[in-house]
Amino acid sequence: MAQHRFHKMHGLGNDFVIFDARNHDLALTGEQARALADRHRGIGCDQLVVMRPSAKADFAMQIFNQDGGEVSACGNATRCVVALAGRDVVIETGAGLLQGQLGDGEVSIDMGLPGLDWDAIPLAYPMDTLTMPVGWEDLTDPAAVSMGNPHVIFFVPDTHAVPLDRLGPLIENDPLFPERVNVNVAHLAEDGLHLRVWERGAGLTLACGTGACATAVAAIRRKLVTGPVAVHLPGGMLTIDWQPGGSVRMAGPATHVFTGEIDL
Ligand SMILES: N[C@@H](CCC[C@H](N)C(=O)O)C(=O)O
Repeated sequence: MAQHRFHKMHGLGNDFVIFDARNHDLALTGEQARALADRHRGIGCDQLVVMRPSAKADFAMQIFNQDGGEVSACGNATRCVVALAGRDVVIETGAGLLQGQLGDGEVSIDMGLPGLDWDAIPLAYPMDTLTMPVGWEDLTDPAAVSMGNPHVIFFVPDTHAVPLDRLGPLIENDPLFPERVNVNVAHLAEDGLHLRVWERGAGLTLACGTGACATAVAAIRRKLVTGPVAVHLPGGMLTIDWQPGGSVRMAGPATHVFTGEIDL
């Protein structure tokens, strides 16, 4: 056992335990990540992140969901690791190399190209990802977008009227999504898009950066909005920009809460 420093951070209330292992070894299993993320028996967080050395970028980022599953992308945590690095950086992720820039009170990230083909999401069988001929109770005709992780997006009259705590897990685990899915419900208002997210492996969160990117891409593809667009989540607001054919840009805050130490 050795003592390891960690940072508790959040992006709009989507919270993380972040280990900076750029200069030392830290082996972490999914089971350990699940125990550390547990809000009753561990430190508590939506995602656990390890910053590691990289041969291709300034550093690499390993991401675990609260359930201990390893995933490729987390938009809010990406802003947090850029803030921790304290300068503009390139980050190696399971979703490719992402560029992060420190701005005035916020961090912006080039999140790369969205995946729009059915097998990029992935879905279990071919279909149009812009208007999918499927539904779960009142949630129908969604769009699907990959931001390196799978998202399904439902445009609804009022996000607050959707029982996402009940329908979220049902849709997350539907066989249509062989790698499970993050479930987004959004409505359009005068000040932009309003979004609630049921995250794969973490449940309802106060914000999801990749969810905001995927939802903005789906809304722009459907010509509901043009970029840049404000995306309002329960924890606050992100600005997302995308022009068809290009990469997605996300800008928003990254907040440091405290630094601690734990035996691992
Ligand atoms: N909170 C994240 C997304 C984290 C991963 C997601 N739950 C998945 O399983 O793909 C974000 O800010 O993007």
